[in-house]
Amino acid sequence: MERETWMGQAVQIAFENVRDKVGGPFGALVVKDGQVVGRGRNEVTTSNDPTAHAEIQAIREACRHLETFQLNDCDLYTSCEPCPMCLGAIYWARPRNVYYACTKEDAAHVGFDDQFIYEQIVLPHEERSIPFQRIDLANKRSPFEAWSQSLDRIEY
Ligand SMILES: Nc1nc2[nH]cnc2c(=O)[nH]1
Repeated sequence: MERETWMGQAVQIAFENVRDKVGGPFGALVVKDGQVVGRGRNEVTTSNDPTAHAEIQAIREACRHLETFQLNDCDLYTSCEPCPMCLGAIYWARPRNVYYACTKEDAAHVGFDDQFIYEQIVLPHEERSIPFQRIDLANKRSPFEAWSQSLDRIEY
């Protein structure tokens, strides 16, 4: 199928999500070998889950379906450019391509401005609007040491 057709489906999911009052105006699809392997819609407000963005939901469904944590050879179609949280999830999931329709400026125009998050990332911790403070424990590296020594660890 054409990329525009897949994107049309992502936009339709987003449109129906608003119509059905499930959440924000965002929809996403993961496609592999010409088949939809994951679908996602924004469910933040109905599931009380601030991480339930469309792209995250689609990635979760695709990974469940494919029984993997890496979306090799998969394409992600999203009705809007991903926010910084979804961008992180996308880089961890490693799809082959990301296609988006609306831009983050379009999203900002209707109240979903995530520019401030990009700005927070580069700020020194003490200048962030949510304070980040280090708590130094003697055994803080024990999980990392256990990981390094684990012979059957599954890297990702
Ligand atoms: N791309 C995208 N941006 C968002 N901003 C707030 N929620 C979402 C979402 O689900 N997807």
